[in-house]
Amino acid sequence: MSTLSEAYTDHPLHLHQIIPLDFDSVRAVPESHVWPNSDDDFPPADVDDHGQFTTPVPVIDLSDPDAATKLIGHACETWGVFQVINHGIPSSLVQEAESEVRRLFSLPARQKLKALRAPGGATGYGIARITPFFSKYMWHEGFTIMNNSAIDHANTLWPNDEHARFCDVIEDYQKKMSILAEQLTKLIFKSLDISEEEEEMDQWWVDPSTALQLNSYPSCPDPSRALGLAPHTDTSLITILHQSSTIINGGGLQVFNDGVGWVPVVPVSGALVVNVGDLLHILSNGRFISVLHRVFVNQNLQRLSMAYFYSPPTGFRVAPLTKLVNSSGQVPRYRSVTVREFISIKAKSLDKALSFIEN
Ligand SMILES: O=C(O)CCC(=O)C(=O)O
Ligand SMILES: [Fe+2]
Repeated sequence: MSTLSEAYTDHPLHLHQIIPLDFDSVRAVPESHVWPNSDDDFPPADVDDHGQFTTPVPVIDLSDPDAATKLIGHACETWGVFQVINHGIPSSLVQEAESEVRRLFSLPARQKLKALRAPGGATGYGIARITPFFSKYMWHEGFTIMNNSAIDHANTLWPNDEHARFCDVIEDYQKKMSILAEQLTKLIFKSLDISEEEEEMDQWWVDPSTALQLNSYPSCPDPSRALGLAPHTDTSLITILHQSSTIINGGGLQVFNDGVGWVPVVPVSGALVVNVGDLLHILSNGRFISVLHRVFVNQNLQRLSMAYFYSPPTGFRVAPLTKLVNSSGQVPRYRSVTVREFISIKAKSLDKALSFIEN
């Protein structure tokens, strides 16, 4: 059976496209990591009377599913991103997971390199997968987990008993994320008036393609010249993101909104961020926005995030939903592709991937 990690083995990378900088050892931003005027196009974020950042990205309460469904549909159409509260994931679990992520990235560089992603591999320690598309490196280190891969890598990171806590917490987090992702997906389809039977989605819940991406953006000697993560859209159906509460002037995570420009996604206590990915954009025939996002860094503070990518099984064919296309009198904007095929197109062409499957 085709797995998500196999979908990445077709695109081996060179070691310089995998090994992060040893951020602890640098006192200045090396030329390889200098981005020209990365914050020029970003106006200062709004601040309210209490000196708090205001966030126009919708925050949606999941405790009333009917009200949430409408708000989610609207947010997917106008933003491609929203935050959710009362999502059922215990805050203690999120905090434990964050502290395990902090423990991982605090290891010495030579130790982290023991879990380096293999050139043709998908899981383990390394820089962002989008790196080959840019001429500069990002101020970022990541750790990718698929299925049970945390165990294999954690064994090499922490040879003694110290890996058990990491593995237990991460496994629990993955399980809870998959339940929430399924719930959110169902609400999203309900907002489109699509029922699960129509789209034969039973296999989705049994065998979804998922990945947990742990991200660290170390403090940076000159944040205005560096970039944590370059603008990209996620390949997934949806992504559920926890970001550490680190307040970064102008926003750590920023999303692009057509009318507004770059907007910070300011951390809301207990909230999780939900992004629309490319696959949902295709299914919704372009109605839902696959949101462009990027990350800025801070001079004094490390920022952490955990992104859970959720997609249909790799063999599933994704195409604009028939009912949606028919009822709106539109034509399908995209041809059908399997999830695996789309991952492969994206790995080769990044932001042009959607245009390659346009009708
Ligand atoms: O760190 C973040 O807030 C965003 C991470 C992200 O966009 C990704 O992992 O794809
Ligand atoms: Fe992303």
